[in-house]
Amino acid sequence: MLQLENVTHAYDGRVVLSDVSLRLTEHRIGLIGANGSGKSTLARMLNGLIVPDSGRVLVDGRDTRKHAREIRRRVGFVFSDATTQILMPTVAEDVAIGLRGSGLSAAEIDAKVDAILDRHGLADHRDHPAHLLSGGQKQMLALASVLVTEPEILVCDEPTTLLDLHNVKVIERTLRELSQQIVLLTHHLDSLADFDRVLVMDDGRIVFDGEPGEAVAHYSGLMDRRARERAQAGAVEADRPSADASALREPGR
Ligand SMILES: Nc1ncnc2c1ncn2[C@@H]1O[C@H](COP(=O)(O)OP(=O)(O)OP(=O)(O)O)[C@@H](O)[C@H]1O
Repeated sequence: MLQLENVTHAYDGRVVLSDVSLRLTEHRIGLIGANGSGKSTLARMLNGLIVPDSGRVLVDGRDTRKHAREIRRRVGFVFSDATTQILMPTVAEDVAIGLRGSGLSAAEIDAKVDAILDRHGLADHRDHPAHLLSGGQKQMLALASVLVTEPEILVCDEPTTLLDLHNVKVIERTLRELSQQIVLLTHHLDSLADFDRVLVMDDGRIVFDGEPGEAVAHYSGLMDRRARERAQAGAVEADRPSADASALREPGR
């Protein structure tokens, strides 16, 4: 189980997560919110990529501060830009690298690599240069490279953001069929329709936590309010004379 206890985090003195406490037990959990609301920071804490300034993040009771290696094995992480996750020249080598140090023989590693490439539609690209894959194939490769290590939990940070609609659907379907617990960060709100729980973040806090339809409605309402506030602030700004304009009106000029 993933657990955050009073987690607060700042970058250069600017607080981006503010006293967040959560117990994440559901199978499929979505995390949505505006750009910069703190989603990625929270997600990276779930597998110890970032440790909080204060508070604790626990994976099955183990503190990410003290058990980073083990936690990274148990909690797989998929980034939005798959190219950053590709480490090796060929597709098969890239998947195999995750099994290095696993104690498996070369033949066992080969068998696992072949099985996962087959399952994710990449068998025909086994020996192809990984960087020549299409965007959708790269994302599938990134996913396969994480899944081959058999993590218990998968955290996906906007894995479909850079993809066309077809590949969005392919990745979403793949994620839907996984047995692992998944925490999915996404701006594709309709992909969360059958999720068990959706969290909405705003300005470093969880401002809604519940059922997908209500979460999306809450998020939409929040964004509408923000747009109105920005429009009002813009109108006030437009009414105010600019420095140059007021200088022109100064007496004696
Ligand atoms: N390494 C960093 N150093 C300094 N500031 C950072 C760093 N990472 C993130 N931030 C800032 O922290 C805030 C939260 O960023 P975060 O990436 O967690 O938000 P997000 O909700 O995932 O945004 P997006 O939807 O755009 O990915 C942002 O203002 C961002 O600029």
